[in-house]
Amino acid sequence: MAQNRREEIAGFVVTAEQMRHIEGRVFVAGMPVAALMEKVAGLIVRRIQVYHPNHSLRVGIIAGSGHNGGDALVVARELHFHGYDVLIYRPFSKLKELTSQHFQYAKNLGIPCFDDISALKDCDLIIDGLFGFGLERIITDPVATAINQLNQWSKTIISIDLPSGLHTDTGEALGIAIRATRTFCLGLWKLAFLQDQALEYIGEAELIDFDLPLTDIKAVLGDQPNIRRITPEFALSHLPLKRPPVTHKYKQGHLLLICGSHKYAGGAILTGLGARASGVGMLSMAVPESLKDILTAQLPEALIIGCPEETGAIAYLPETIELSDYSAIACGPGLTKDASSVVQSALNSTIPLILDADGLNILAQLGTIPTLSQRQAPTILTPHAGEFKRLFPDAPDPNKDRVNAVRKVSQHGAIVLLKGARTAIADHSGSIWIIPESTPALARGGSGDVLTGLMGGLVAAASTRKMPIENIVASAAWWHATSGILAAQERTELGVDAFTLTQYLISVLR
Ligand SMILES: NC(=O)C1=CN([C@@H]2O[C@H](COP(=O)(O)OP(=O)(O)OC[C@H]3O[C@@H](n4cnc5c(N)ncnc54)[C@H](O)[C@@H]3O)[C@@H](O)[C@H]2O)[C@H](O)CC1
Ligand SMILES: [K+]
Repeated sequence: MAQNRREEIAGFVVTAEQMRHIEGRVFVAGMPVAALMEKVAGLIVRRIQVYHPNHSLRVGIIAGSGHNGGDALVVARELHFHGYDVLIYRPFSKLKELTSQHFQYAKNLGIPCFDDISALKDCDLIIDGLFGFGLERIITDPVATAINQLNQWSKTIISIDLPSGLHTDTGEALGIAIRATRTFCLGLWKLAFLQDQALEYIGEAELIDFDLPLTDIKAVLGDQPNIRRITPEFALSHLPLKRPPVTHKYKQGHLLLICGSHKYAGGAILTGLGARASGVGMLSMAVPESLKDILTAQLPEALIIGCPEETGAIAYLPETIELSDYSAIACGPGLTKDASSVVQSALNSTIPLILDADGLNILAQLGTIPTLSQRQAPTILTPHAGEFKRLFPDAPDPNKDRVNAVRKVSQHGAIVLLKGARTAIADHSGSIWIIPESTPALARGGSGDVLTGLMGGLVAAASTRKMPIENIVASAAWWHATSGILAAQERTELGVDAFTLTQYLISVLR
């Protein structure tokens, strides 16, 4: 039970409102709020003692007016009983009833309480129980100044549920927010943890499960929640790891890559190497004629098709290429903007198409939405924020609320993978997948080419296995990010050039 509950729980993502509804069901079912607070705070204390076992530490507790503050005050009491040297900073005079009772008891136990944060200046560790998912508006003075002061001290800070000041859903700092060293997210992952702009405040994030019943969670989120964090189990279950005993190269799909130009020969090679790692049965690559030899040398197993070229870019696809012969096409890396006719051909195909890089820029020039409406088969777009804005100028800013941005544009029929520190994927039904772990090491030229090849190979291989294509896209993105993380662990974040990344794709599966 424990393992698969943990996996299932880790896959959910909730808004503040959904969390309130889920917890509301628990209270209506009879669980006293005070009991839940006691249980949660007890779990928090256990984790604090794992990271900070030295009981002579001086711990500063910041207690807000709501139940986040209540959690923090119970933590204060328990750490005090365990012998830690505890101080409390309480900025608000008006407290919720339960929070107020915990404050009274802490005070009567003789724990020093202050209404000025400077009293915590010499603490070794700060516990942030100022705001949780109840934060509704911009933080104003005097609390804003106190938070600014706290951030200046650059102390070790553990935030309860969320770093105080972050909007639970968008991850935006409402005026100002605490920069936590570590954040214990309570019960279920909040949406903020998947928003790029929140990452600098969250620090190391971990989920504290306090046994919310799955029935209550699913009653509010539905059986197929529409935002999911990709867990390793989900991703691996969609990768073609087990080869059926009787298979042949065409059964494992045939991918056509359309990529490369005089200027970007390397992009074609990296895309090919990504496709190789996917295990796709057959790989064909349409590149400018003058790149044929270099590609053949790098990828002897691939069928390299030399195309007529103009100004170093592919001019058009030769008649010999019949697009319906392939199980998927991935088009874009290194094409340059001069290859619009070949992108147009790819868009006119009736098989799954992945567009990346210049393929996306050319789609934007052709007119994204009308062009997508003509597509006869699944289309996957893999933009970074800049390409996203060119493709969908009227969509919400992808750097502000990426989940909302990617959901909005998925109504145009394509599966959209928005790259970033936390890659977000939306399918045309508005379901969202988030890759929760990644590494800055991947923010380098060429790493996107590898993803395109890898994803193309997986989509081609899956087309013979009737799997939802958006699950394949999410698994490919997870595989790519996880390989980057492994490579960064072994070679530091500076050591993950795109070629190296291709060498880690297989080792991650091992
Ligand atoms: N649902 C539960 O009972 C449990 C919640 N847990 C913890 O409690 C918080 C959520 O508690 P809640 O009281 O709803 O909200 P907060 O503690 O985040 O309190 C915010 C508090 O402050 C007021 N407020 C909102 N914005 C501002 C602002 N900009 N300036 C000043 N004051 C503001 C608002 O009125 C609220 O009263 C959750 O995160 C958990 O930590 C328990 O863990 C389980 C039970
Ligand atoms: K907090």
